[in-house]
Amino acid sequence: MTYAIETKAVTKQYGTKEAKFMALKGVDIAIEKGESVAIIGKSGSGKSTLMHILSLMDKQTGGSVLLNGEDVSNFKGKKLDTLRNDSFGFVFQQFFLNARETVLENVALPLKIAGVKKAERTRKAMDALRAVELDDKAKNKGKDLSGGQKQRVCIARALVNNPDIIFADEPTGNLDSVTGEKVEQMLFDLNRNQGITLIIVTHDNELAEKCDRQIFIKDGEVVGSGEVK
Ligand SMILES: Nc1ncnc2c1ncn2[C@@H]1O[C@H](COP(=O)(O)OP(=O)(O)OP(=O)(O)O)[C@@H](O)[C@H]1O
Repeated sequence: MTYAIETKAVTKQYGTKEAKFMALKGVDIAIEKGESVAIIGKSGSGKSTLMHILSLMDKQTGGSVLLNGEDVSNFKGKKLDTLRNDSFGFVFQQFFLNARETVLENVALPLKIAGVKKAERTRKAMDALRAVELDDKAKNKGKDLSGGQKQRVCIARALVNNPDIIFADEPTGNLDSVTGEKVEQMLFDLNRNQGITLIIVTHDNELAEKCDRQIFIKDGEVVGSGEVK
């Protein structure tokens, strides 16, 4: 079986010598195409570390990461950037919108990186903004939006390049429950209607239970994987 993404014996060591810390101690996970998966565990358990390695933002110390069956662990430079930009969408709290650029420019960024021409960038970014019902805010600056609207713009940016996988790190963390549910719904709609694989790191058990499967991380190890459906 070819998985959308797979890790084999992934380890991650931070620091060296007395400051050495093993944040991941041999993680094997396999996520199918079109699955929605929640990665859950206590603070410090290694969730973000795993997410960064899965999304090729950070390198593992040992083991490998496979994308559609291909070992991409040793991809570097432009090849890696292109793979990441073409295959992934990110809804990460640390990837804020650029406050001074317009909503449209923010959403079009992955297309700009991919070298898409301006007219096509605008068309695709407007389509993505329509999908999150924010096309009327296209000309606003990033800073002139509510928290929930910002997160929806992040979702538009994550889906604009038609990714295979969307990675979301606490996508509803800073939102009130009504707005959070709306954002959640959008992510699950993309997963169900467009078959985009969804990988979410969350502390929110309710959100985790809405995913097809939960992967539990404890002290850098997978300690269980549950299926709710
Ligand atoms: N750059 C780093 N240098 C040293 N240790 C690190 C570094 N980044 C993370 N760690 C350590 O690795 C462990 C796992 O961190 P990680 O951020 O993956 O946890 P997490 O499960 O995402 O936590 P949280 O839910 O609080 O975000 C923690 O003990 C953390 O202190």
